[in-house]
Amino acid sequence: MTAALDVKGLTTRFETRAGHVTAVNDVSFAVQPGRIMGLVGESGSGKSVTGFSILGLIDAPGEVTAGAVLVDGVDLRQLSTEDLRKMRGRKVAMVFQDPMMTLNPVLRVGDQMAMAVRVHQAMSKSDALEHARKALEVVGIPSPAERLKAYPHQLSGGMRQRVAIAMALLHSPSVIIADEATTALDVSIQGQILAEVRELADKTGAAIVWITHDLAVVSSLADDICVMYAGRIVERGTAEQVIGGPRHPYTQGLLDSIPALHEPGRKLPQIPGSTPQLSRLPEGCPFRPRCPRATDLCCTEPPLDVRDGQAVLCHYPLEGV
Ligand SMILES: Nc1ncnc2c1ncn2[C@@H]1O[C@H](COP(=O)(O)OP(=O)(O)OP(=O)(O)O)[C@@H](O)[C@H]1O
Repeated sequence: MTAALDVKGLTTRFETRAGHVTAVNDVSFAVQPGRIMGLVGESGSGKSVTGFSILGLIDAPGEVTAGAVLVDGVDLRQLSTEDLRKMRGRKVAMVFQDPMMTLNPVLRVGDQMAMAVRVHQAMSKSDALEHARKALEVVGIPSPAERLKAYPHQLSGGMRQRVAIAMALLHSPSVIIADEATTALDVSIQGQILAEVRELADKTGAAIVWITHDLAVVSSLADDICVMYAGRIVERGTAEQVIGGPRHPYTQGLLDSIPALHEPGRKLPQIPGSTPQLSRLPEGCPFRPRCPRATDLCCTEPPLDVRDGQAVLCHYPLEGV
């Protein structure tokens, strides 16, 4: 099966006062239709820049310097600005942490959704509204016809985010990239939306990249997981592999610090130290200064070790499953 999204060797650099930093460093992964790929890592690891780079939305002082982004086999990096603009929103859509990045506060939900439909599809206003109503239904919005008449501020935060996800669905995109889309919501609303997202991936066949700092979220939602550290994918595999048998010491550290996966009452271990500044990365493996397994060998570039499709960038990978 052709992957809906196939990212190969994506590399993005920023020109900063401290010199060039590589925020996304040779990132590769593929997402099949109907599957959810969780892209996880601490703040500053490069998750958002990866999302923006996929969509071709990196501006100076940043630049995508290498790689390919194939959507249904078409490399977005080879497209003209105009063709890329057409692909965005139609074939690849993005959902942000703040739904107001997508929604216009002064327009009724139905009007702005109908407008968004008609940008890419020749359709009467009433047909576009019906299309919008169905999209609201897919994301579990009760009384969707009523909601079409509401302004964004009349909806709760959870409803607004559902509307933003419905907007992303309007053109039946092959790929949806969601960046911390439920992080600002309370846990029960987050859980409901994650369940809807699972269902919509199954129903619509969209490939979803779910970006989050929260490994607990992706452990319940994702089919596949990529763990990012200092701009690199340090571990990649199915959710079962990565959660059930992590092979990178960093992934193990993240898992150890999730309360739900831990014995109640026991103090949670934290990964010592903090995420490195990209302008001051250590030689070799960037996780080395925080890693319990590191030796002098880790001052050299870590090799890629692949076992049963579970890939890890490490000199001393853990046993796994
Ligand atoms: N406009 C910019 N100029 C310079 N450097 C940038 C810029 N945007 C991002 N970076 C660099 O890229 C790194 C990764 O940023 P990114 O926003 O992708 O992290 P993230 O993993 O999404 O974290 P968060 O969860 O906090 O958003 C930053 O730490 C920073 O060094």
